[in-house]
Amino acid sequence: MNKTLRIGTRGSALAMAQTGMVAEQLEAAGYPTQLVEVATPGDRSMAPIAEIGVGVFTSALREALAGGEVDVAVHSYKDLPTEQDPRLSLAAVPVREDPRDALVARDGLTLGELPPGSLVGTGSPRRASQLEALGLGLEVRGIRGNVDTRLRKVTDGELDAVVLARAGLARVGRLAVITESLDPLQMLPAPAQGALAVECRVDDVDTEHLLQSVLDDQASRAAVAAERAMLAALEAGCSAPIGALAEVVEDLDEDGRVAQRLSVRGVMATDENRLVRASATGETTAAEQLGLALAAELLDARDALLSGPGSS
Ligand SMILES: NCc1[nH]cc(CCC(=O)O)c1CC(=O)O
Repeated sequence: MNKTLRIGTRGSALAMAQTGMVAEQLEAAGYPTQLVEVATPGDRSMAPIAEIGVGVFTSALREALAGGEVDVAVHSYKDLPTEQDPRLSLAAVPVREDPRDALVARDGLTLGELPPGSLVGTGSPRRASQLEALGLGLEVRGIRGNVDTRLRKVTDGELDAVVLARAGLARVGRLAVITESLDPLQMLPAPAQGALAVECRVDDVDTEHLLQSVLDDQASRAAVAAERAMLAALEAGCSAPIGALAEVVEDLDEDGRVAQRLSVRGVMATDENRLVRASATGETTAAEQLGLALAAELLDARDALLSGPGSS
């Protein structure tokens, strides 16, 4: 008989839904679970994330795990700070949800159908800078709060549209409200968007092994590793205007044979709010190096832009 795994989770509908899915997978594999709700300052404050800082949603959960109140913590991966907590191990990255951002607009409108001057809500500088770069004349308005609070701004008529993570809507069963899933060519998601991070204590090797064997997905882990390495190299937190998307694709390797390769794209906003982009393809086993190379390319592209024509 396996001992019951205490799984820490935030209490939001999204957190409960995604932690519930992880618990179900563990139960199905024969491991009894118990959900333990942990309140975080991020749930209590309505201030913009850019002000209250990265980690507001995840640090209380990490403390509960490190302190032995729970055995497992489930986080939205994109909310985790890039530094690994030395007391904890990233035991599993489960199969990632569709990482794209989603538009929820009045009257079923898509991005291209919104008239100039339309009010579009997002609290994310990454989404705001990419929306502005489309040149559609959209007016970005800052918002935050849980999924329902944000959706209500559209149904109440206060905003014409909002942009949120498709994965969040999927997990709370609200995919039907989406009027357009945004193409990554227009809107690159946040690094690790749509992925979960499942942590345990670094010295709890039994739990680490069972989480890894039941939950971990190699392709999702490699993709997220590349995106997060890029983010870490750019020294930016979750609110910085940086987008990244890595995907495992069939491609030709160096010897011309069909192989699984990792394709990564990145975007970064400059201080003048212009966008620079970079992309690269490499070995799935060298995800971090690929992310680092992409970060270097983005910095070069930014410097070229700053010293190029049009700058003073
Ligand atoms: N920053 C909040 C947050 N953290 C994770 C998700 C969605 C689910 C995910 O990306 O895994 C969201 C909501 C959103 O960005 O719309």
